[in-house]
Amino acid sequence: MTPHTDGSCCPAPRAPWLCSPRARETATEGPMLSRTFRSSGDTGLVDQRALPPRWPREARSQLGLPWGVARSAGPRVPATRVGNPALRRDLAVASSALSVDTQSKELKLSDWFFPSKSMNLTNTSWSAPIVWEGTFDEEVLEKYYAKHKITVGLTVFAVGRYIGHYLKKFISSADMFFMAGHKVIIYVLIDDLSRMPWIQLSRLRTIKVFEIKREKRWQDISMMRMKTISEHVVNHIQYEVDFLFCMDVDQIFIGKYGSETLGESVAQLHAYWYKEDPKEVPYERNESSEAYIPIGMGDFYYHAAVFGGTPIQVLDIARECLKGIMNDKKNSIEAVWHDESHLNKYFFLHKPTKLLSPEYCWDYVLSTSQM
Ligand SMILES: CC(=O)N[C@H]1[C@@H](OP(=O)(O)OP(=O)(O)OC[C@H]2O[C@@H](n3ccc(=O)[nH]c3=O)[C@H](O)[C@@H]2O)O[C@H](CO)[C@H](O)[C@@H]1O
Ligand SMILES: [Mn+2]
Repeated sequence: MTPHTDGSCCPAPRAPWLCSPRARETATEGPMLSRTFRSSGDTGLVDQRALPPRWPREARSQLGLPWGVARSAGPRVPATRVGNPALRRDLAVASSALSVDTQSKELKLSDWFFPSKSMNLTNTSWSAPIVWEGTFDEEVLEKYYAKHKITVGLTVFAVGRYIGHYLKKFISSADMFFMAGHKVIIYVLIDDLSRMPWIQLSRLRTIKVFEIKREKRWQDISMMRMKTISEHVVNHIQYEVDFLFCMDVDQIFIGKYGSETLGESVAQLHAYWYKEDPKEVPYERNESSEAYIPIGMGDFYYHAAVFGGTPIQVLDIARECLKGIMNDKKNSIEAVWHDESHLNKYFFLHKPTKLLSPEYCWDYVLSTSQM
């Protein structure tokens, strides 16, 4: 990992790529972790808060379970799919103009992904790679993308007090660590343009700022991101980037977050739940909700703080989640973890083509020794 030159990055973690400023003040060099983390790890995002109150305290003890995840087999799905045929048609022209297919056509997974180096679960039952530190060859990826230039988008929302609390740190850390060496467009969706902080960006980085309407409840601010993302992908993002990530603002990058994370449809394993049996994770269990996942079903619990894919795929994710959210609203239902519940339902029905290990979005309150 390349630490911040001002020494402001988290001191200990070899792995996580995103972290919380509050947590980093208390983080200490932990014991040597599993084999996976002995390499020169530098990944991720970490939460900008301590253990959030909404998560049950028991979540911590659940992390004491044996290392790694093992899941029952889910239905096999094609590696690439866009759920909605009309959508596929609409966007085919736009996507052909971009190099969205370069990775699947020209760079084989076996060229850069070496799951045998990891002791963690590195493949899902539907054969999607789970990327951990130590499973990928950065050099191969770098060489490939040096010849196949890409632009990666990153959407981030900052509404109300989140502007002052988190936005500047998020963007500054993304400037340093997110897709270093690649063209990046950061799309900032903000409810008050006058509060947009001034941030000096490095080369290859652009910020586009858009004003959005402020929802009253934080749950709606969070959920209605799906609507705004859909609109912006349709209106312009699809023409501007090859891959798109959508992230929460209340986290910071603390290590390299590179092209190994790119894929058709990318989901983030939740740091609190990745070792847990799907029976125990907080999926929506109300049968009347669109986000309902029956007990005994489901693959993993995914974190809504990070998801991504090609713009077409992100559009499908956002539209489907929004549809679920709006149908629930019609029936006066709100899923237990809001957009996250709907995202989990989406990825249950449409399996992601790539999963990121919890290293990519760690919470230091859990400490690195619990990984
Ligand atoms: C507001 C709130 O109670 N958030 C809780 C929610 O965080 P979450 O991380 O689930 O949600 P969040 O508060 O980060 O909201 C999601 C995203 O929506 C945007 N956003 C949200 C609200 C807002 O006032 N302004 C804004 O800009 C922002 O990009 C944020 O990152 O669950 C966490 C546990 O996982 C903690 O319990 C958080 O306290
Ligand atoms: Mn958050």
